[in-house]
Amino acid sequence: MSAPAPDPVAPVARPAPRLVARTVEIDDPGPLLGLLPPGAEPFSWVRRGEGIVGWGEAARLRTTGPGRFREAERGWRRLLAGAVVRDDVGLRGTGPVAFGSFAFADASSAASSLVVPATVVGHREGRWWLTRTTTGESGPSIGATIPGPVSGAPPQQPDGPPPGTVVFADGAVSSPDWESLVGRAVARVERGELDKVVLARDLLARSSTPVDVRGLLRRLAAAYPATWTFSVDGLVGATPEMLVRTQVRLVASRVLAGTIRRTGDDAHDLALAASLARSSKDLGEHEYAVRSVVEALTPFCAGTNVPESPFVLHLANVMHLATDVTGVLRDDVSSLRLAEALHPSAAVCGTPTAAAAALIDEVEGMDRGRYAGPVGWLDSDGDGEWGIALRCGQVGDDPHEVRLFAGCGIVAGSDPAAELAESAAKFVPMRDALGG
Ligand SMILES: C=C(O[C@H]1C=CC=C(C(=O)O)[C@@H]1O)C(=O)O
Repeated sequence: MSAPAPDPVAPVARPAPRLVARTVEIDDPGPLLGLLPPGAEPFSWVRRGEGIVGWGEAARLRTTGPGRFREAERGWRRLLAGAVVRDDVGLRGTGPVAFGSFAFADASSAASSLVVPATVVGHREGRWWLTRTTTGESGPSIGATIPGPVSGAPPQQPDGPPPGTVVFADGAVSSPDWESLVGRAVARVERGELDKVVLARDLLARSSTPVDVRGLLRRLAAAYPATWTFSVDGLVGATPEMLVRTQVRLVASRVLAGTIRRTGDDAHDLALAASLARSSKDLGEHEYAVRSVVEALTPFCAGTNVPESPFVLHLANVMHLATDVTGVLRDDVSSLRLAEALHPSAAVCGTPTAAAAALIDEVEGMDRGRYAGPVGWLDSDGDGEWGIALRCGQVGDDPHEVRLFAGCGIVAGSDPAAELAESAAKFVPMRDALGG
């Protein structure tokens, strides 16, 4: 007699997936970004050759709305609770890691995600490692075994295709309209409704060939070595701004706000850097951003260190006022929890936060998606690095299309034409990397 057909409405006991991860030390495999294989979605968090890259997908958590950070963190802890890990290296970022990218706004239609790649290769302080992670159903059999042996370093991959011909078009708001909405925002600031607001615009790039994200990453890393070159779920860029990094109980944040364009003439650029460091408008704009970060970090810290004045960070396209804030954490708190507390800082939203967020909603005319949200990674101890997704683009479902973003801090006295020019300078890294 054949077995009865299963009842289609009966609940199926579905055990949580179980992560099984193994990390081994490997020899120097060459540049991390050269390891990304074609045909697999690349994950990247690399600066000056150090960091982590990944590909393949062992597990994915997708969240939306105001609870997107908490829900992702809970999901990550659930995955780790049943994980079987053998980590022969024991550094920050070894063992299972998740790359993540979070929407800027609570109401965004863009999903936020934490993704555990099947393969991760990392490099830090003269050591290289390889982590392979798989997911199985939980149960005694899989829990008893560690995948292995893990083979040696993955090979360097040949260069991808050269960039195609790229044409750019206005995004949600044309340049003249954006200039006039900046003018309206300046008036609102000068009326005393708020102190600062960061307004952004988008550009649509269309390439004659499918965009090769690996090529974008390599070109961004070569041209902008002081930035973190990231790629998570099609959001690709080179951010100079570190929202939060944790290492055991130490926390650090690089705050940027206040910008001047470079001219390409070194002597002139040095004079411009000096004028940026003295500009009361830029120093004020910067101070709001620093204060927002310090206020958000303070409840978590036994102590913080905030330099009295900013330094000037030189990038190939622009120079920024920059402050490195550091602190000692009071409790065991994850880097993702801190990223949630720090987001959105006044470098991407404004001061006061609620008034600035409301003005952005009212006038910007677009959903920022994951632009200006936290992007980075965390490990099984909760340590990680979360940058702010700036100088970036979102590759579309159609791989010929990329949506680029740039924003500018608006304070009393901001000049709309100068802000438009500044936003154009902030598009340069992605425009150049796309070959445009
Ligand atoms: C919002 C962006 O930059 C922020 C970070 C550094 C300097 C900024 C500024 O000077 O306006 C912005 O606050 C962007 O690049 O899209």
